[in-house]
Amino acid sequence: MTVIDVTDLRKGYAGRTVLDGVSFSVEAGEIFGILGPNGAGKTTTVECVEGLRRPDGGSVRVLGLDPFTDGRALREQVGVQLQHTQLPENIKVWEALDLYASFYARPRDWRGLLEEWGLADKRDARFGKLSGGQRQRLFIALALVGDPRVAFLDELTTGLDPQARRVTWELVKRIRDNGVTVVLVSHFMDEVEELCDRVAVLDQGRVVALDTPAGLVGGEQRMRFTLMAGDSVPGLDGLPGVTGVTRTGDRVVVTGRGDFAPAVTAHLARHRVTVSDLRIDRRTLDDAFAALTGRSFTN
Ligand SMILES: Nc1ncnc2c1ncn2[C@@H]1O[C@H](COP(=O)(O)OP(=O)(O)OP(=O)(O)O)[C@@H](O)[C@H]1O
Repeated sequence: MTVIDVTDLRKGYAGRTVLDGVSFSVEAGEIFGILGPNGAGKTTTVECVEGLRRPDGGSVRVLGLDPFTDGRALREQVGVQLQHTQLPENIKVWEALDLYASFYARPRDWRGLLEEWGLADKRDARFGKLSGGQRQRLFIALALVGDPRVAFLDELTTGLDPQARRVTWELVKRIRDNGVTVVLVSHFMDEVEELCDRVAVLDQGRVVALDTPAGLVGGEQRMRFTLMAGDSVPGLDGLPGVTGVTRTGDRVVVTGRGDFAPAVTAHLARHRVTVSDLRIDRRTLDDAFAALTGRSFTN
């Protein structure tokens, strides 16, 4: 079942195009990633989908409703953790949950959420005294207090240390396992690879790819090695599975699919070529992004 359907979404600010015809759909029960570098238009996209911003063009349906005109009905069924959610420093954890629960006609019992999200012993703690990880867990609990069918999580792990990020990832999987469809906005490749069933890659206001993380990476591997000075190996590019060979000085990079690596090593042995620094690594989402846009994701 399609939960979110976005077609040709357009949005500009002060005459500058920020979303230039974005289309994608999200199926029930998946963790759907929206990935892109800073400024790609991710937040604008989800805020249009959440009904927080009015699109200039295109259509958005969430659970069959128009987020702008049916906002009230929709808000009962979606949970939102905004990128810049803030709470008063002095509000207690239970008070925040109680307040958010009051926004919904049929909220969950927030006491259960406290247990579920490891915040039971922080029930009376003030927001200002929580660690970064505890704040994020509270924000997730707040997004779930309305018992939503869809949860939007925007830049959930920005600013968290590696361990807190891993804990948060497990929690996101748990949300999905509880039957909630999750839309995850991120600019972290590893996060998207770990969590998402499918990913829309956004760049400069356009969807440049939409696939599973494995599909985006393409199942390609990369083999690198260094030749002895002056050596050469003809015929690498004709081996089964090899998709590309580049040589810079004595350094060779061979990309390929399937069982190309043993074929390459056998070929080297046949030609009595000795290599050093042999490494095989998988193409990453970063490489896929660079291949799609001609730019590195991380710079
Ligand atoms: N209210 C606004 N007024 C003017 N420009 C805006 C506004 N909101 C966003 N922008 C601009 O629109 C572009 C897309 O912003 P958006 O926040 O959607 O990107 P993003 O992919 O979520 O980036 P980030 O990862 O940095 O949050 C950016 O260039 C941003 O400066």
